[in-house]
Amino acid sequence: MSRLPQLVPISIADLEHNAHTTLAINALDYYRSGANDMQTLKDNQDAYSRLRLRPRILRDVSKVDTTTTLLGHKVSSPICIAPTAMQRLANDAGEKATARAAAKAKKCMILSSWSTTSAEDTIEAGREVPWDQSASGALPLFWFQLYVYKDRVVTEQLIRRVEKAGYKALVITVDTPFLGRRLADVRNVFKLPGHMSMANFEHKDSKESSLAAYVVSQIDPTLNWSDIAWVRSITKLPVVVKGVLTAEDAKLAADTGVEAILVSNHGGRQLDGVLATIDALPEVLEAVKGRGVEVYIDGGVRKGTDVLKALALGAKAVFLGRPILWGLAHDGEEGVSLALNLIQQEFELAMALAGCCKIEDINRDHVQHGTTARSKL
Ligand SMILES: Cc1cc2nc3c(=O)[nH]c(=O)nc-3n(C[C@H](O)[C@H](O)[C@H](O)COP(=O)(O)O)c2cc1C
Ligand SMILES: CCCCC(=O)C(=O)O
Repeated sequence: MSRLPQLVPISIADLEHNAHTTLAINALDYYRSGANDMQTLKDNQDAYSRLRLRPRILRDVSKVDTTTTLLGHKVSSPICIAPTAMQRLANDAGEKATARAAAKAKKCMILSSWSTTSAEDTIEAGREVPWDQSASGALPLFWFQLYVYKDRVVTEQLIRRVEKAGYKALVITVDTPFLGRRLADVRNVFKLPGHMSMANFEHKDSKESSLAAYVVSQIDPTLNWSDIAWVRSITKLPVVVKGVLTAEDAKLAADTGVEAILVSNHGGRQLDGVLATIDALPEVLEAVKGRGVEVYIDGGVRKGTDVLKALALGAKAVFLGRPILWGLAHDGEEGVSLALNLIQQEFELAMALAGCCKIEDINRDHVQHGTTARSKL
């Protein structure tokens, strides 16, 4: 297969381009695919392009501060790392490299249940980087993404392990009772290569079967709101529900007492044809207004202006999935740092150009749907 030349990356798009030139096809297909026609995958990005910014001028933007808090923890920025499975497919250092880059940047990383490095080893790698408090008071923050196994003993043991290891929240993924149908993975009969393992579940590995078959055998499709209440009852960690797309479910999440909601369609990899997350965000925010629930978003965030738009619409933070994998594939830890820095710098510039010096300055008036100026509406 002929491969394209590498670019000196100056954007997430460049990192993605480079990953296409370097990754083995099985891994590349697994990372890049969406479900079925990949309509939602495409729309996640297109929907950001349909929004327009409304900048304010003459506001002394010589200093821009992006620090914010997530469930009471101060981090350097609302740009965070979404959980993605099997990071060692991109680079041998895998999740350890991501953890170090997250710790250096004092950003929040969510580790996937299906990591190819254990929860303990991943956070330990993050701790190799000094966690000294910067002048801003921001610190690295590690959360753990939980797939609820049919075997509740396995699930509970994992919760105990991540509590002990120092993860500060459980992010329960609720949009994956079965695996979405990703056609390239079906064709490739994608499974984890023999020399890697799902490091949190050595005894429940997926090497023998396709991913979809593994999900059928292990992940609990009976999962419902009472299970979220059960998780809350057995842990003191705050709970984030990942995969909410409607006002109805956002209300139920708030009723169940969860601390936060991550508006997500799993990067377009589960139910194809659902709304782009940035289009679903407003109804979720409206539904939980005044209920004390933090609302985050992921899916299609590739540029600093996307971050600004998501925050202007009301998200407290954005999470990056594939951009981190493209960074890892490019150059391990350095590549993840590059991905984070590129989008961080773009965000700081976008804030300044929109007249915002701090996160609280970003508000609903900074963004609009459509291209018609307000006076003509
Ligand atoms: C290769 C890959 C693996 C993923 N693995 C997980 C996972 O293990 N758990 C999970 O909750 N979400 C998983 N996701 C979904 C991401 O957390 C996130 O919702 C999505 O990637 C965000 O969209 P983006 O890739 O456009 O940034 C995965 C996504 C990708 C691309
Ligand atoms: C149960 C699915 C695990 C991996 C995953 O979330 C993905 O491939 O999107």
